[in-house]
Amino acid sequence: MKGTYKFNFDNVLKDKIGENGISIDGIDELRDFTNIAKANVSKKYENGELGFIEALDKDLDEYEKVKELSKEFEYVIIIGIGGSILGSKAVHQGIYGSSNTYHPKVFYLDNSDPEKIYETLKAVKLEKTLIFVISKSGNTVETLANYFVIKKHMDKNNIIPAKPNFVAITGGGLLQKIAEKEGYMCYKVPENVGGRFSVLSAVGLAPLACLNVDIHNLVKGARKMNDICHTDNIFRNPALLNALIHYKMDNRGKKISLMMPYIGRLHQFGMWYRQLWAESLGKDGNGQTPVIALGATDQHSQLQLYMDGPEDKIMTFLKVNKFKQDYSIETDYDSDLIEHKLSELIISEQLGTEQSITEKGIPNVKITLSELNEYTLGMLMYGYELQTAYCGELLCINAFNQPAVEHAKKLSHAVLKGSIVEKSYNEIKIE
Ligand SMILES: O=P(O)(O)OC[C@H]1O[C@H](O)[C@H](O)[C@@H](O)[C@@H]1O
Repeated sequence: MKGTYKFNFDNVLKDKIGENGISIDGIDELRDFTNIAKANVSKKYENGELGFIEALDKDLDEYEKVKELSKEFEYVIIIGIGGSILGSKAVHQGIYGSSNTYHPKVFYLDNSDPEKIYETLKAVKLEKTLIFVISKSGNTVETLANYFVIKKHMDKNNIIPAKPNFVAITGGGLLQKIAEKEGYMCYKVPENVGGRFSVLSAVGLAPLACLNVDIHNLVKGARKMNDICHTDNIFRNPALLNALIHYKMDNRGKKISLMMPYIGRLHQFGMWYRQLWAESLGKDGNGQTPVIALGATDQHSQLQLYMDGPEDKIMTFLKVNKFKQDYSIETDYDSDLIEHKLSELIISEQLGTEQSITEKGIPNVKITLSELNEYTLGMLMYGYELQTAYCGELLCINAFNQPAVEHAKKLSHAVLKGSIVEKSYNEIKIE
């Protein structure tokens, strides 16, 4: 499998966007600063703290077992939330799109919304469904709740699949205990792999292997990016360069990192990036707010704000040169569209938007993939994982924890136990 990745940073430079921009010399002068950040990441890796890098060396044969089992099933349900599911969603959509017409059909339970589980239960036959329950901590309430509801539903209705249909992927907690007691097939989430960095561990690879994603090429793409990013030369290291660009722009008040893919298959990738960037860097008063918009659709709902609203954004365009399918636009009416393909239209729209926001002085970078396949997606995702790790070091924060979320989790438990109750004194009620 082939494909190319290209990172373009013309439009953050002073000669393109004026005073908002940075200069090549300015980047070069920060060589020591970026190399310290890079060295710190390497040190953490050598200390065994960065499992997302170690994951690249793991043997993928262990996923053959679950892939073999999945052949017995027509549907796959993935139960998880946050880092335990966003990576699989991003990769599956990145390869297969959103139609869910492929075999096996996949359903995601990533919320405690009762209507969602109802719809899922209506859409699948549970005796023909392989069910992944994924939680690094093994204690996440939304994930456990969805598992309990499905398990009880199966028991009550005496639904017995031909082969055991639960697979647990966890690092411990209650899920680990359940998996042991029930005798589920189980994959381990290593302690040093953070949830949002876990797509290339069992968390992503086990379900993706069952969804007929070529995980070997996915990891191959990631390895390629890792090799490329070994260099200290920032102009040859896209993850380090993009980390520095975002860091510099953040310092200049660009508090929003806006990502705009011009292909629907990368929309979920944007959602994955949203967690990675937000949870890793949103600490101690730092952090850019990640926003995802889909080109060209959201040009017609958001672009006015991006162009003419607060000057608080750095944009990333994601573009592919080749689409899996294409259509010629044919009509007897007089139209500029005649003799063009749909792909040409969307590619032109990306360039038009890029030019107009550049003229406005809004900093923007662009990643172009020759095509979107496992190999290029592996490069893209791993590049962002490294970039996030580098950016954490530039900001002098720990990119690998999420203390504020843990506190909110504790309070949700307290509400469930009744020790916190909803009180409201100031409200407007309409009947
Ligand atoms: O994998 P789990 O332990 O179930 O955690 C799922 C998610 O839970 C929390 O919300 C954390 O903030 C996320 O980083 C994590 O990905």
